[in-house]
Amino acid sequence: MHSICFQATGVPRSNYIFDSCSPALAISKPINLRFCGLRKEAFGFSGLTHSSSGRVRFSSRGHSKKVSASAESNGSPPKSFDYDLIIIGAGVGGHGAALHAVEKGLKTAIIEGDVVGGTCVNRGCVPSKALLAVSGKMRELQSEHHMKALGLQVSAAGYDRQGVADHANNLASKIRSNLTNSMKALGVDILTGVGTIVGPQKVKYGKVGFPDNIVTAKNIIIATGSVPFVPKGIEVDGKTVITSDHALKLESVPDWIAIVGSGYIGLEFSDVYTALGSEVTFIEALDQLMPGFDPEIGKLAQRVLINPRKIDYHTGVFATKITPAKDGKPVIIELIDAKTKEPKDTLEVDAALIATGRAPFTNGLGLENVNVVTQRGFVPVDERMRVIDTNGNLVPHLYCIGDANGKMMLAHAASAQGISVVEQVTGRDHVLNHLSIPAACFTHPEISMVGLTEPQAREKAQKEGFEVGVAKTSFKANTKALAENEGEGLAKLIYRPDNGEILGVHIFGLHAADLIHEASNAIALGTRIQDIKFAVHAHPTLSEVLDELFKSAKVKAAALSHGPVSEPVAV
Ligand SMILES: Cc1cc2nc3c(=O)[nH]c(=O)nc-3n(C[C@H](O)[C@H](O)[C@H](O)COP(=O)(O)OP(=O)(O)OC[C@H]3O[C@@H](n4cnc5c(N)ncnc54)[C@H](O)[C@@H]3O)c2cc1C
Ligand SMILES: NC(=O)c1ccc[n+]([C@@H]2O[C@H](COP(=O)([O-])OP(=O)(O)OC[C@H]3O[C@@H](n4cnc5c(N)ncnc54)[C@H](O)[C@@H]3O)[C@@H](O)[C@H]2O)c1
Repeated sequence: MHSICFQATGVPRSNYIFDSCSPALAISKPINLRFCGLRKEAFGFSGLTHSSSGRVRFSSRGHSKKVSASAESNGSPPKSFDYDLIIIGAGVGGHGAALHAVEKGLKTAIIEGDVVGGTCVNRGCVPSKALLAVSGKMRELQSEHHMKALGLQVSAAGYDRQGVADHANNLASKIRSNLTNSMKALGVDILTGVGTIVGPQKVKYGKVGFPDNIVTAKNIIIATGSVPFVPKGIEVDGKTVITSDHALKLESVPDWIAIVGSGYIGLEFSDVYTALGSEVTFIEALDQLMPGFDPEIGKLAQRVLINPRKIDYHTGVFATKITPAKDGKPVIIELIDAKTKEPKDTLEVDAALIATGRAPFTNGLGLENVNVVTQRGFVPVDERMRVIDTNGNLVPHLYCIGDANGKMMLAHAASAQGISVVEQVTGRDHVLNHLSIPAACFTHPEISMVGLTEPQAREKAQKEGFEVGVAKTSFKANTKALAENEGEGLAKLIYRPDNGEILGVHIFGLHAADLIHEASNAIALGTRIQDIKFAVHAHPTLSEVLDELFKSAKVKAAALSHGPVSEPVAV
């Protein structure tokens, strides 16, 4: 069990920004660091056992890096450095930063206490997408109506649980070795052991029972990620009450599984489990399922992904106590009303998956040695990922990226933040626009989004005094979607009619996760609707859903300062 202090709020992490520490203010103040000195106790792997999987894996390969001559005193910055950049944590964030650092000519080391690849590769995106690939195919093969519409005849579809589990595990191993090899090939030093910051520009790493290695670097990036968050009162046994860490191993397919939390993990696993034959009961604290999505898209998703499937749900309730199955008794779940806190119901199910968010993995990092206090476990950073100390000042040469800073808990966001930091330490100011970072939920069909939801856009518009426009297109009008017999889908554009700015795009439908990039790139590059609407799309493709979407927006004439970038050429 972990002891991280963290309250699940249901607020999408993308909105969790430490705006109380104005970076401009922080820079203008003199840097005033108080260092608390060296943490005496060995940190070892106590932090890594947070995961309810009880994971304690580390390589026995002792790493004999030289101890820097400059590393003797911990309170003052070293005068010479072993590395230009040290990254603590070799997840996707750390990996993205390391590769870009090498490209920029930085001597780079990455410290990893468990296995390379972190959550995404080993316990997240990669194995989950392997399971979802199987659930997608199962769904298709099982849908007699769908097959008949295409003129296909298939005999009953079945699956081999271990074969499916092996597919997920093999994919994770393959991607893990790709990641490791890519870093080795580029000359990134992979240092094995848990990293702890012992002072400015100084990190120790090693494993319990062995002498520590101390290394120094001009700049340090914390990229230590997150672990499943399990609310108090829920007992995880790894067999009948599980987190995503366990579920991804697919050791069983329960007949009836309760999924606590209807966010990304809950929704994706409901797709997997129902395709493999389970019945699912959602338990969601907020008043509606999928509370993080644009409400209109959420409603459609509920109509397609929830209602026709073997899924029921309880909303507005907290699971306060969950007891694993034992001695022939089922898993028992006690529910209370989220508002009144009165007991509401007791459920008896075969298994429960806890999908109530993730907690930052920052315990034992030695942040106190650089006068930094976490906020609900997250490392406070400004918009350039520079770490902020307890006095609101920037800690020189220290950055934090990825899940550990809580800005946006997505793999590509972690990596993009890492690249942004490398740009800064190599002399180019760079601020990542988080509103241009897309997200996708890989259900069947998929959901994707970038920027603001409609309620968020309307709130912003009211504050700033502008009008909001909404345009929508259906997949039912798209030739490619109809050819695939996949006409159920919607794309929604939220924009400013006065200047053509794209505020948000939300897609539900076939390959939504791939389609969103036209919109996210447009936001990242500041492309306006009046320009992108003239971009030509191949026919017949799903991308025409977005083409139609941009064309149907009503941008005011005053914003149309110039015509199409290129006129269509008649051939
Ligand atoms: C089931 C699931 C599915 C997901 N699917 C997607 C998806 O489809 N798309 C997507 O974008 N995101 C997805 N995510 C989220 C994604 O996995 C995370 O956002 C991403 O992994 C964060 O990357 P990171 O580098 O910040 O941290 P992590 O990937 O968690 O890596 C952190 C690394 O740091 C190491 N570490 C920690 N502390 C120390 C220390 N003190 N010293 C040395 N090493 C240390 C850890 O062992 C770990 O290897 C999913 C998550 C889950 C759980
Ligand atoms: N496809 C993807 O990109 C993908 C897939 C999986 C996970 N992830 C990332 O992993 C992170 C974690 O995913 P997640 O689904 O666990 O979190 P989430 O924040 O997406 O959803 C958690 C849900 O649990 C509910 N909840 C919280 N406590 C509860 C309680 N006690 N009882 C009932 N409901 C409760 C919340 O209201 C919320 O709806 C996300 O931030 C996401 O970014 C991404």
